[in-house]
Amino acid sequence: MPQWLFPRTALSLTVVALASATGLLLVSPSVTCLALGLLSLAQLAAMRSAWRVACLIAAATLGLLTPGMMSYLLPEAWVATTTWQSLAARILPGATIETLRAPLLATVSLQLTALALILRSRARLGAPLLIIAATLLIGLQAIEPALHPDFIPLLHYATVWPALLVHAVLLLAHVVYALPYWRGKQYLTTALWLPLGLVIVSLLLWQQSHLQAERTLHQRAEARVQSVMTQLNRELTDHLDAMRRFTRSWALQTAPPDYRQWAHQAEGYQRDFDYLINIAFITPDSGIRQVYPATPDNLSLLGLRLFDVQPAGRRALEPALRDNREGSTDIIELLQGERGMIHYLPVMNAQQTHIGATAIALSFPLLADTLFKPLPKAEGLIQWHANGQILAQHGDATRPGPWTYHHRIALGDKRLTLSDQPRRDHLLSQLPRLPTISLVLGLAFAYLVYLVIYTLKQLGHHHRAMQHSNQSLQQEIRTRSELQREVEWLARHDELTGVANRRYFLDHVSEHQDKRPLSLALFDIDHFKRVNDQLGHLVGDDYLKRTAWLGEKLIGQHGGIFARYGGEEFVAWLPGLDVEAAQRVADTLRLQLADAHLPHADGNPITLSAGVVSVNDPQPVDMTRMMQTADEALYYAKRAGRNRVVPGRLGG
Ligand SMILES: Nc1nc2c(ncn2[C@@H]2O[C@H](COP(=O)(O)OP(=O)(O)OP(=O)(O)O)[C@@H](O)[C@H]2O)c(=O)[nH]1
Repeated sequence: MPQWLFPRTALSLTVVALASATGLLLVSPSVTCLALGLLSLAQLAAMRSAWRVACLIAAATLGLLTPGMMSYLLPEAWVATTTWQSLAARILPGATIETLRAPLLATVSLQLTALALILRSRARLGAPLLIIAATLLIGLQAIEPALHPDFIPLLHYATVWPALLVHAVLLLAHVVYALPYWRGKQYLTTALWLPLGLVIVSLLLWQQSHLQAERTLHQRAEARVQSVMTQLNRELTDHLDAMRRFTRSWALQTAPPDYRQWAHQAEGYQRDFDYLINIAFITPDSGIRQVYPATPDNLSLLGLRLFDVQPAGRRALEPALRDNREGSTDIIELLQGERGMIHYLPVMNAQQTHIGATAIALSFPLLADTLFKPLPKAEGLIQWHANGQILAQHGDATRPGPWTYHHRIALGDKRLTLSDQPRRDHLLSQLPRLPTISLVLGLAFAYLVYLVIYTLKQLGHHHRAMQHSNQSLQQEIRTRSELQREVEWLARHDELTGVANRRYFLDHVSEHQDKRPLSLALFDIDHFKRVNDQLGHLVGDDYLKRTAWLGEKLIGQHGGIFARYGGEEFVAWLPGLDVEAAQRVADTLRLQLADAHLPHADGNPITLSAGVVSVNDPQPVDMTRMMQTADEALYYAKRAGRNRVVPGRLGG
């Protein structure tokens, strides 16, 4: 696959974006989804190397996410959560602060991705730290529900196991793609330890502050439902007390109350407790004698026998009519058509005789309205249950929070349940700062520290690498110059004997021909073949070296140059020496060699023969002629029996 189509960096970034998106899709589907879509487009543009387009789209994404991010980061004292909420509603009709901002971590990761795209940075550079942090976060997330089952998990969207799985797979994919980049970069991992410590500390701190915040919210929600309970109890006690007083007031009379009296007494109570929809006088045979208020519904009940029309209430009514005991019905469908409950109180006359009972019917919807009126609807949903049925409810059921509080409540001899489910955004708005901020700041700080240490270590690494390559370069230069010197030396010297070679000799001679007289001596070791044949080539080589050493030393002392001319032949250039002097020098070398303890196989010392030639006239030297003449003289020396020096004469 071509590199431009699927570059590793773009792929890594896609993986990061997808990982954060998994959570987003489950939680905040509006702005974040839009941001995600934009980022995907930017990634696509980056993959096609359209960097300018990619940068533009990524910058738009950054801008889109900024208000959400700001809403997390600006302290409540500067911009209140309610202000953010009204801003959110203005940007997107019907939106809340929760739809405007993605979960904090996800927002950060999306923004980082956008930033990485804009800067074209290698996101995988910091990946070891980020991947470990993400793994720890997910691990913490996985065990958190077991540790604190009552609390909202740290990242509540990631508790769903498919989301956890997707995260784990994406993390793994990221590691696989980043591994080749990390390989061999030891400093990448050695820079990890300190920031990793910081990550762990900020995770633990975050977990603690998260738990603390959860506890605070829990307590506040408890307090809210507790206050409703207290109010309810007070209300019920008050109205029962009032009704008992109302009922006792008939004990002064001898006859059952007429409508005028009944209405006159009941009016005040009904005004104070407006959820009492019917205050009736019941005769001993369960007939409805008086009702208040005189609504058409209530008036239509007059004369009915409750034992007949409302047999469900018989069990509560009979004790009041016969045994002078109070009784309450279950939650029933009232004859007025509402759900409610009837409380029966016995009525005695002045002679302490049962003359009937007071029936007080209360409507639950109206009672709930009275009790819940002071509670803002936006804070959550409060419900009243009995036998699994909802009797009344108040508040907003959209965006419910994670907790529901249940409280048992006694209503007469009946048991009801009051439940409260605060809205999540209401809970969060009660926190001055979200605990996730401490995590994000901690992670950002750890990442910065990581980058600093990483950069320092990388610089150190590069410095060391540079030093190393400098050293090898210097070594290379040294080796090369030694080689060069050797090559140059070899070009001018004889490898075996170490004296000048023929080429150097000839070059030297061509440049030093001015002096007069000027002599040339040609030496040849006598019967050298025998040395090789009888004593071996190694001995032959050794003899050659010793001869060269003697010759170089002697000729050098006379200001000349001594060279190996080839095989067992040597040549000397002796400026300033006439033929006699040169002959003497050559003879000295002959004698020195004879005394040098270099014997033939028969014990006789090896010897040499030499031909010497000189020039005195100022004419330019004819080198060829000189060499020929010296060679001829040498030849004569050999022919004359060897071990001698013969002077040659230049013809003409
Ligand atoms: N060990 C050794 N032998 C060499 C080297 N160069 C030439 N020779 C030998 O030198 C010998 C020269 O032999 P010849 O030219 O026949 O002459 P010679 O035996 O010295 O006899 P004359 O010169 O006539 O006295 C040969 O056997 C060569 O192999 C060398 O570098 N090392």
